[in-house]
Amino acid sequence: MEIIHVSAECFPVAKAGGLGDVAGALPKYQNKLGHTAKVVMPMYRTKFLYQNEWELVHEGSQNSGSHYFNYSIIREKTNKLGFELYLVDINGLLDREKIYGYGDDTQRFLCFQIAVCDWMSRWTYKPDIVHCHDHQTGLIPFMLKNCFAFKHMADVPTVFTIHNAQYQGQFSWDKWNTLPSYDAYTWGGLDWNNAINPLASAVKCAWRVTTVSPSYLDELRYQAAGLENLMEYERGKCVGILNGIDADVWDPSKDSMIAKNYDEHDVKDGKRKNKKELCARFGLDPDKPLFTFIGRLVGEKAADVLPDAIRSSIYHHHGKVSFLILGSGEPDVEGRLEEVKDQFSGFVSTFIGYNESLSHLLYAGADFLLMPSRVEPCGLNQMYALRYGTVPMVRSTGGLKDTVRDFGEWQGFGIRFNNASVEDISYSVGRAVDLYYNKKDLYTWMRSYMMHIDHSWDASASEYIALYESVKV
Ligand SMILES: Nc1ncnc2c1ncn2[C@@H]1O[C@H](COP(=O)(O)OP(=O)(O)O[C@H]2O[C@H](CO)[C@@H](O)[C@H](O)[C@H]2O)[C@@H](O)[C@H]1O
Repeated sequence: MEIIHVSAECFPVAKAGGLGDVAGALPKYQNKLGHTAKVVMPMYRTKFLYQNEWELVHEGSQNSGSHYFNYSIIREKTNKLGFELYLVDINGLLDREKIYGYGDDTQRFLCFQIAVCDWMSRWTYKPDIVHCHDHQTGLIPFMLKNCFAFKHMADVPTVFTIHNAQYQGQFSWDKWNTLPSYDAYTWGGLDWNNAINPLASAVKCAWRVTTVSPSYLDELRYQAAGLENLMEYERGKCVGILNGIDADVWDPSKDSMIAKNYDEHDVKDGKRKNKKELCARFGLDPDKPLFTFIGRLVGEKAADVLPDAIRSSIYHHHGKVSFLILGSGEPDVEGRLEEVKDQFSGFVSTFIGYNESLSHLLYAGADFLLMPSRVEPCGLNQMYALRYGTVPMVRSTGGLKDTVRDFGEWQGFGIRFNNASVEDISYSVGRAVDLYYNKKDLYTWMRSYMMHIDHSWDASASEYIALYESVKV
């Protein structure tokens, strides 16, 4: 089967979060199953572009409203990622260093989607599946179905994955003519709440819709940033498939970004050495339990609660804890975390920014990984933590609920709590402190047990294939 993944991110080409991890791993695992999965994404100006060899495969031109643009498509020559990778270049729109965050993002991703549809519509054959990820690619199912220029592609099955329904990419109907012409009576396929809403449009128009965990699909029926009724209505074509992790990239026994490699047999020693390295770098005490948080510093991850939760934990547990935060996001949260760092120097440290290799060292060197997320469609961090023998401390929501069992339950290996509140986090830190200092046998057992859990993409990649088979024409 030939599967075309269309995504705004793909690790290691360009990654801002979990979407990049998924688009960089799932196709590789699908190819291992004997299929041909390819990735198409924008050609940002990232390191990966300059460090690899490319060949031009197509040039074309299109328009979005009155904006005419030329685009070109290049292919990475060696398939070094384990799949064919295609980059779409549009001068003046996609030739930027960052993935998102520009005032014209709507136009950038709209033109990207138009270019992808135009390119595919000129092939001498049709792919078996077009698999789109998140709202930046959400208009493709509508366009393939309804736009005159692509109508001969209407029988190509589309699958759409919701990685995060908080971000929908909606824009005003004033811009109705920025899409290629379509049958006027099909406008409802674009609309939600009097706006053009790419995420809602994908849910309406894709042949199948997936969420990145089963629990998240259930939650979307009552908490979907305004799309609850739509999710309920379209429930029949939706399925929750848990993300996996790329076990080649996230492997403590081979990871070149950590200070000391280890596996479940020498986890204690391996983690101690990584922790020592981290603590020396950030001025923390390696004898205390080290709690970390890695991620976007935004409300959805409950990062705003962290500063007070850290303060409270240090007071209530008599300074027996250290915290190390890696992330960037809302300036207010960044500022408040920096204040806590200054106030509790020696107990708290931060790295405000994005740093892929530091994140690996943190998964390896920390004892506990904190994820108090208010919303977590799947969450990859907790699965990386498990692989590195770091106890995940998660709020019981979405994919966190599907992947972490509390150590109070039979064969539990993590810590779960119900609220993204200072009290719940501080209480859970207390349970972790007790585990670390007083329940050493249990703690040792938990670490080696969790490292054995297989969250690699093998199982989930097959689930996607089965889903494609069910719609393949
Ligand atoms: N400052 C930083 N420095 C280095 N690395 C950083 C970093 N901030 C984040 N990361 C990395 O980005 C990834 C975050 O992935 P998540 O899945 O946890 O969240 P995200 O909200 O981005 O993804 C969305 O999509 C994914 C994929 O489907 C879902 O799992 C998730 O629930 C959903 O919100 C991890 O690889 C993490 O290590």
